[in-house]
Amino acid sequence: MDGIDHLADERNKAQFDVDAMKIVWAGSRHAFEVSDRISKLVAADPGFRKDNRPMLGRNELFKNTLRKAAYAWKRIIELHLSEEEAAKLRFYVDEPAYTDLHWGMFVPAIKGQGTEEQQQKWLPLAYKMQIIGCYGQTELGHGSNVQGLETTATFDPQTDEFVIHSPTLTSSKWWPGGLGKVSTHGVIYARLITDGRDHGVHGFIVQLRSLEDHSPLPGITVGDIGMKFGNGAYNTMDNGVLRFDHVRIPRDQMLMRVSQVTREGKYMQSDVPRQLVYGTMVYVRQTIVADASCALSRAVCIATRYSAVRRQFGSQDGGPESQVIDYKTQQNRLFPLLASAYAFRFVGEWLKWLYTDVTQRLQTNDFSTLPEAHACTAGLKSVTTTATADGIEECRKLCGGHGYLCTSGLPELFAVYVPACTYEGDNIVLLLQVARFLMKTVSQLGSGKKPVGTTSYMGQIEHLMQCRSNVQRAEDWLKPSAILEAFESRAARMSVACAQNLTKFTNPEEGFAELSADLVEAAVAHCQLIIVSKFIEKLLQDIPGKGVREQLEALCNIYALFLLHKHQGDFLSTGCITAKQASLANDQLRSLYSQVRPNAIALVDAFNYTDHFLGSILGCYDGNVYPKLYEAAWKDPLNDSVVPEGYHEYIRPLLKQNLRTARL
Ligand SMILES: CCCCCCCCCCCCCCCCCC(=O)SCCNC(=O)CCNC(=O)[C@H](O)C(C)(C)COP(=O)(O)OP(=O)(O)OC[C@H]1O[C@@H](n2cnc3c(N)ncnc32)[C@H](O)[C@@H]1OP(=O)(O)O
Ligand SMILES: Cc1cc2nc3c(=O)[nH]c(=O)nc-3n(C[C@H](O)[C@H](O)[C@H](O)COP(=O)(O)OP(=O)(O)OC[C@H]3O[C@@H](n4cnc5c(N)ncnc54)[C@H](O)[C@@H]3O)c2cc1C
Repeated sequence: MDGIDHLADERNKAQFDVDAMKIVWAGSRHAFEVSDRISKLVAADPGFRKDNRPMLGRNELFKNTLRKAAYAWKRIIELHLSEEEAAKLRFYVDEPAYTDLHWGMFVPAIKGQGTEEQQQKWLPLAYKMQIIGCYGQTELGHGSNVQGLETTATFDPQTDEFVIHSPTLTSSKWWPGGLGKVSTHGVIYARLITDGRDHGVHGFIVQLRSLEDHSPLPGITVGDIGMKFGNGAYNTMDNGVLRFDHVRIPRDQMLMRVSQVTREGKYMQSDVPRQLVYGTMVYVRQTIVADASCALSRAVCIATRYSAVRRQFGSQDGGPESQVIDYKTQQNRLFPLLASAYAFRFVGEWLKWLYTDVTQRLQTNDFSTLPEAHACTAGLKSVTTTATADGIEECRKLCGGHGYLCTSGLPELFAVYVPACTYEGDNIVLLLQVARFLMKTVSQLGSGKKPVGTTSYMGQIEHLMQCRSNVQRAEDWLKPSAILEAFESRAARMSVACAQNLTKFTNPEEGFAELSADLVEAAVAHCQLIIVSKFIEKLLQDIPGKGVREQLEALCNIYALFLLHKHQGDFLSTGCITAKQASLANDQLRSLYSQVRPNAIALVDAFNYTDHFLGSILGCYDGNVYPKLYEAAWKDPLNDSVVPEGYHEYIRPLLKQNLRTARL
């Protein structure tokens, strides 16, 4: 537009090396270079335009997504992109599509649950996209309760086949992304039945559509489940409905790493735990934590830049009004979200490490860390997606009225993001899994079994149950040891209180149900401790770049002290801190906001998002918001004509009639 950087003064205030921070955010110099190169490539390519998304009808929108996915694949091949680069390209194209499920769930399900032979047969086809797959687990009647699924896979020893069938309406597959209109195949979860015996839910590779003309194969009824929340947004995805009428598949299409059915129809279990059938969900939950930091940082980048541009009140002697970012209330809403984006980034990095470690152990039949990996992925998925969904909405409000415009980018981001609280496991259901894990850990404390990994803090349970914080001045809250002790004792005491209350019930399951709200709170406390401690651990690493460590320390303290302030009821009622110490934490938080304020724009610049990816006039890099908003308004299809369509039918007759009434 005018070519001026309206945020230049803000950028000049930065007290740290932004380029070094970009590398910390990306995870490594290599990751930064790939991300930077691919994001610019996508931004410069008109084939990936997305600003018209909210205006398109469903059919047009969907066709456009098909076009983009095919074009993205073409570019991936032409440019010989590596797997890492291709994944980045799909990320920056920034449009939910069937490919997310193909690469994100179908392929990992075959990798995780298929035998070597099955992988050799199916993966090359999937890698070349000669088949397109989805993940068909959820049904109309059951999503959270996987054991309640009703689709059946009955072995027929006569023909050496499984017969896949949907016995009831509620057994219809419902929700799988990519299923509605695109997938040729699916990993379908169904109850395995051999010789009249039900062996529970297992995965099967089922072909759904002809590879010749894309029509559904005999016995298959398939379609899209309809429009979802928001314009554009997740409606680019064909979430589907699917029914089977006695569809036959060969026996070797049951995913047989965990259990097998022999030619004679004998059911056999490997010595790997049954829970590996749930392995794909563990993998995806881990990626969702990393995605949370992307979505939240994106919203925070928009809200921070706009808060520096926007001015309201406070003009002195005819001078400029105050930037809204200088209001303490704005900082108190915005900076904890900025800190959360960084916190989720680092815990996501750690979770990826944990997942890789578990996968390597599984290959050598070491299953010891699987329960912890399940608890961590489930809990962190839940806590980070809830905070991110709420955070995006808060960012919209931080942008005032303009945040409600689609051109702010925030409504669509919110609409796309909120289902993350539900898919891949409802957040409450997942926290209850964490709570079960914690109750098990507490119950084993007396047995001499040493808690490990993220529950190792419970090893000092006597200390944590009676310690009192020794914070005396606001600055004492900057000590990692003070923060850790407060978070550890809060989490331990909440878990122990739940465990003690559970003993009052003769039936433990009844007790668990009755106390489930408290158990969820204990699980949240445990997960927040993990996030805080992983941020603190990150700061123990070598962090090059002028001033970078100091900024990260400030953000880490903001994240922890904001949580402490928000959940001070927990900290006070469990006696971990006093009212005076809670108030000191709040004093410290205010001074941390002042420390972050001059660096705020640089801290969001470190995300290195292009204007194309942000998709937001309010968040544009140069801060030239008003001319861009004004220009964009005139491009709205409603402004194609000065007098709107419908004037002659609906406005003119009304005005005429009112004129007659007025004359009377
Ligand atoms: C503006 C534009 C922006 C554009 C952005 C573009 C990008 C967007 C991209 C987004 C892509 C996202 C795609 C979304 C895909 C969603 C896919 C789905 O939802 S797929 C569908 C997802 N569906 C769901 O998530 C369903 C959720 N439900 C479940 O996972 C299960 O039913 C359950 C866990 C709740 C219960 O399980 P159940 O067996 O009934 O009962 P028990 O509780 O008794 O557990 C028994 C034992 O097993 C243990 N264990 C359990 N799980 C695991 C595990 N994973 N591992 C290991 N162990 C596990 C458990 O600890 C226990 O151990 P122990 O105590 O005996 O030692
Ligand atoms: C956009 C989107 C994409 C999806 N993609 C796929 C896909 O590709 N493949 C696929 O198979 N599935 C997919 N799903 C389905 C998704 O995984 C399920 O919707 C999800 O697991 C939640 O299950 P549910 O719908 O049965 O919720 P429900 O379990 O019916 O939840 C309803 C309410 O009940 C509560 N509740 C349920 N059980 C308990 C309990 N034990 N204790 C306390 N409260 C409880 C929940 O907290 C919630 O408040 C998708 C869903 C969405 C929204």
